[in-house]
Amino acid sequence: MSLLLQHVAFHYAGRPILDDFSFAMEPGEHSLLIGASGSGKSTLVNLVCGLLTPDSGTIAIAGESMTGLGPARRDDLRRRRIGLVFQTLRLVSALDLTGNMLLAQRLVGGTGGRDRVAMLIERLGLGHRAHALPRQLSQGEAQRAAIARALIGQPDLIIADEPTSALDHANMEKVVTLLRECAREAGSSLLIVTHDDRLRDHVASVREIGPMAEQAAA
Ligand SMILES: Nc1ncnc2c1ncn2[C@@H]1O[C@H](COP(=O)(O)OP(=O)(O)OP(=O)(O)O)[C@@H](O)[C@H]1O
Repeated sequence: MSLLLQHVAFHYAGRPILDDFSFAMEPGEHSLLIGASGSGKSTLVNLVCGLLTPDSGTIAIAGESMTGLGPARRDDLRRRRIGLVFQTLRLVSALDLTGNMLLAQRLVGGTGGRDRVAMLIERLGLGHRAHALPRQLSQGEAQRAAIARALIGQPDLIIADEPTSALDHANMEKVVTLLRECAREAGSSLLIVTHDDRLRDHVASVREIGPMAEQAAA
């Protein structure tokens, strides 16, 4: 399994967000995790990435347990196994796109050096922007740069957090197609976490995440 959550529970200050939540992804599988605002999607991403720890249950990435590790080893596991595509680009503003990619490569202990960085920049259609600073990128270019950066360490699992909710239909289709193509080429699993219902037509495996807190209050 590239991702395995078993019986995960989590609460904030006594307010349950997840209860007995189990979820599995095979290597190379593409899944959509869909839920309304406040349903716990970001919380779940943070649990999978080891930035939060569950109250109970287990989480494993590519067969390695995230639960039970200390913070430094959780960071290490995340860097080696997971590529994250965030809503906002989060690049170092003083470095150009190539510099940011090289930095990301060092941080994850990635191989392939400058050639791999150049290949990914080219693959995402950004060859002409290789020396642009982050603020000089258009929104679409920045989004493709985020995908390129997530691929740098050859992750087992790519997690894309709300990659399309701000986009019109044509760009939504472009981004989801690009994410799926890049994940397939890299042999990575792809988890898209979103409230964007339009994506249901593009990914076969769909899992809903429900508002636990509202259920508990009802
Ligand atoms: N640090 C925190 N302390 C207390 N409650 C929190 C904390 N972070 C999030 N919450 C609450 O937990 C619930 C789930 O939040 P989360 O951010 O995981 O939802 P989400 O599905 O990602 O929402 P959105 O789509 O709006 O980003 C929300 O009701 C939120 O207000």
